[in-house]
Amino acid sequence: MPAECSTAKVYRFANSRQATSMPQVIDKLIRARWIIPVVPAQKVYRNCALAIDDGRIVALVPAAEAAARFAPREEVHLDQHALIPGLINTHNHAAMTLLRGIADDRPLMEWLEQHIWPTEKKWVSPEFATDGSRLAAAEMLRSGTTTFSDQYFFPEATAQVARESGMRAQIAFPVIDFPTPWSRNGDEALQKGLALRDDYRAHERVEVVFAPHAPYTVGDATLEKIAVYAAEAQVPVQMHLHETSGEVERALAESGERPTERLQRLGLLGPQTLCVHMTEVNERDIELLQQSGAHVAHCPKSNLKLASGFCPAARLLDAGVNVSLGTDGAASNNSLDLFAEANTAALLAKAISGNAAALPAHQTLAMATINGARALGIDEITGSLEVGKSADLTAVDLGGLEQQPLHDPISQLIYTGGGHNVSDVWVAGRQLLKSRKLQTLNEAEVIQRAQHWRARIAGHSE
Ligand SMILES: CSC[C@H]1O[C@@H](n2cnc3c(O)ncnc32)[C@H](O)[C@@H]1O
Ligand SMILES: [Zn+2]
Repeated sequence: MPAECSTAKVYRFANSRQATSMPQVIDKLIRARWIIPVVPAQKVYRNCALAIDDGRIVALVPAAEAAARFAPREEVHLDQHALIPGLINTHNHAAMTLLRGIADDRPLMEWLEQHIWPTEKKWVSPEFATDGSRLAAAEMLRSGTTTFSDQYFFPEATAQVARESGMRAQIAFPVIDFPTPWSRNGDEALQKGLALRDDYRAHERVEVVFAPHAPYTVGDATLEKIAVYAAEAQVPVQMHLHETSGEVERALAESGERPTERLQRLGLLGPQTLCVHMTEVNERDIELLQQSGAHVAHCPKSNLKLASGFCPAARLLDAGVNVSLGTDGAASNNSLDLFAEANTAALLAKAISGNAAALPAHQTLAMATINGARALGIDEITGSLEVGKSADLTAVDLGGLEQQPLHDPISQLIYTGGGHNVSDVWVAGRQLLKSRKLQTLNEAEVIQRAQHWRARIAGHSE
């Protein structure tokens, strides 16, 4: 049940001023009907306010106390809203929004080899990556995502979009041993990606990391190089792994080794590793994930649509593995709404375990927020509403008919769908969505560019 926000329960700076002294001037004070910090788990505060200064959370206190303690430059009242940490999409191919609906209803390898890769070969360019990433950023912001991890060609274009949109991003540059629209081979991908990492070394919101694409597109020699670089500089690595049973069977037939064992042998399985998908796991895989501290990005909608299999998310969490959520690209999902992903994850967990208690709403919300931050190595910065963290926030309007009556706001967010009800979003205290209007991206232009690409692509295939 929601708790009144009492001074005993809230966080505060140790040396913050007391209510009796002069009010502290701060940038922003956001009052919300419900504040759900995610850490501590399951807490829901009523009639509280979040104080923000210089992009960071400085206090979470009862609204009455906030009025006495702070002199905000801006005050926001969210009278029928839940304020939660901004959602974290830990696996995306942002620019693939432009390929949404181009090849539905096909299994993974047929989808990739016969449709997606030939289309990418023909059309993917820096311009395509920019326009597709802008569409993705707009869609993510309007459904409450503040941070995304991306793996796609021309990562410099997606990094630039993250920069201009104000979103937080992990740009995982793609490494593939064969020629792609971006690189001739693995070595060239590494060289270009490391140069991009250098360009963003000092950036506050954008980090560039490694993304060897999958076990079937990257050989041991390239993976060994990545393992060395990643260990040396403590850089995160993400890879599609165990996406289908066919991938695991093929690896076993070719080498006698499961892909997880192969990563372990090559020194690539560790707390910096994000394994994307993991639909096919045995006890040994779970043990390797748990012992190494590797993370899993669960992408249930893409897995369901491509009939790839089911990641046993609840089982992995019970075993102590950190599991986050990802949408995968819009060509296999076909949406970037992380609330929809959370809803699917919660329902799927119950279906595959035969246990209605598997992945309760609060745990699913944690997967979409703090677990995502852990998976990307940024949990000191974001993922929960704790003092000192960046003010990465999502406000969801729960006043609509479909949310009534409201007994439990966390239940409502996960089970009745939150994405369409996201009203406002902030990253590092900067407002990027205001009453559903994008503040940093031009919505009409984003739509016009998407339509331009549809016409170009269709003109060549119709
Ligand atoms: C190396 S850039 C990304 C590369 O991955 C392709 N892709 C998109 N979705 C998936 C998926 O679910 N499994 C494997 N590969 C995928 C994308 O089309 C690009 O070619
Ligand atoms: Zn993917």
